Amino acid sequence: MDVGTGTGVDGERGDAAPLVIEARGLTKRFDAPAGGTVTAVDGIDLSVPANSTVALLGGNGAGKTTTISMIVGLLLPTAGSLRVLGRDMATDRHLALARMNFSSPYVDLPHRLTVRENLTVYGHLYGVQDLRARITAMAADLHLTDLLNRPAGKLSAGQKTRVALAKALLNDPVLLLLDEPTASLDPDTGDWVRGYLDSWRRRVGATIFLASHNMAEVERLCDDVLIMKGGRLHDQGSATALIARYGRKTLEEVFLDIARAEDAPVG
Ligand SMILES: Nc1ncnc2c1ncn2[C@@H]1O[C@H](COP(=O)(O)OP(=O)(O)OP(=O)(O)O)[C@@H](O)[C@H]1O
Repeated sequence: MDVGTGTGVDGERGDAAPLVIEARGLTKRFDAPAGGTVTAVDGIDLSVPANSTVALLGGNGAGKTTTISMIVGLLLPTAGSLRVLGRDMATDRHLALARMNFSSPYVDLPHRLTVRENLTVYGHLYGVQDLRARITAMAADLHLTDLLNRPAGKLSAGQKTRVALAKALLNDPVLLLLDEPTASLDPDTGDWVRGYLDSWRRRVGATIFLASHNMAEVERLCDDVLIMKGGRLHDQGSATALIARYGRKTLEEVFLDIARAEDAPVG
C-alpha cells in the first residue's frame, strides 16, 4: 500500500481511502510515581484515512499527547498494534518517520541558532535535497524571509509558530501531526495558520492529525473528530454529526457534555 503520495489531490476522498494511521488495541501504561501504573491510553482503535484532517480531542490527561507520542515513535506502546503510512511501527518505524513530521508550540527550537541555522540543521537531519533552495522557498511561503538571520529565541509566538511549521514541512511530509497548532496565537495569526495548513494539506494531498483544545478550529479544519476520555476513545464522527447526535449547537457544547458526564465510554 502506498498512501499520501498525492492521490486525491483535489481534497476529495472516497470510502476506499487507504488508512494513514491504523491502531488496534493501542495501550500505554506508565509507572506511577507513587507506585503501581497509570493507564494513559487504554486499548484504543484508530483509523485515519489518507487525505483528511482528523482531530483528537479530550480534557487534560485524557491521553492525547501519549497517543501522538506513540504515533511519532517517541513512546513504545505497552500493547496493541500500530501501523503508520502502511508501516508497522514496531518493526519498520524508520520508513514511516521519513515521510511524516510533527510540530508543537511546546517544543522549542534552539534559541541561539538563527532561523536559517535551525532549518539547516533539521534539513540535514531529514536528508533534504537542495536544502538552500528548499529553505528559501519555505521561508517565502511562510513569510519568514526577513527573519532568516534572527535568533529563534528572539521571535514572537506567531513568528515561532511559522518557523516551527517550516521545520515540520521541510521533508515534504505526507502525514503531519500537530499538537495545539494555534496555541497562544492571536485570533488573526491563528486564522492565518489554519488557512495555511488547510490549503497546504489540500495542495499536496497530505493528512493532518492534530490535538487541539480549540473547538472552533476543529470545526473549521477537521473531517473527523475523535474524542478521548480517561485513556479511551469515547466517541467519534464529523463535527456536524457529533453536534446533531448530542442535540447541541457547537462542538464546544458537545465537548462539555462529554467532559462532565460520568457515563461509560461507547467506543
Ligand atoms: N511519563 C509519564 N509518567 C507517568 N504518567 C504519565 C506520563 N505521561 C503521561 N502520564 C499520565 O498519563 C495520562 C495521560 O496524559 P497525556 O499527557 O497523554 O494527556 P493529554 O490528553 O495530552 O492531556 P493535556 O491536554 O493536559 O496535555 C495522565 O494521567 C498523565 O498524568
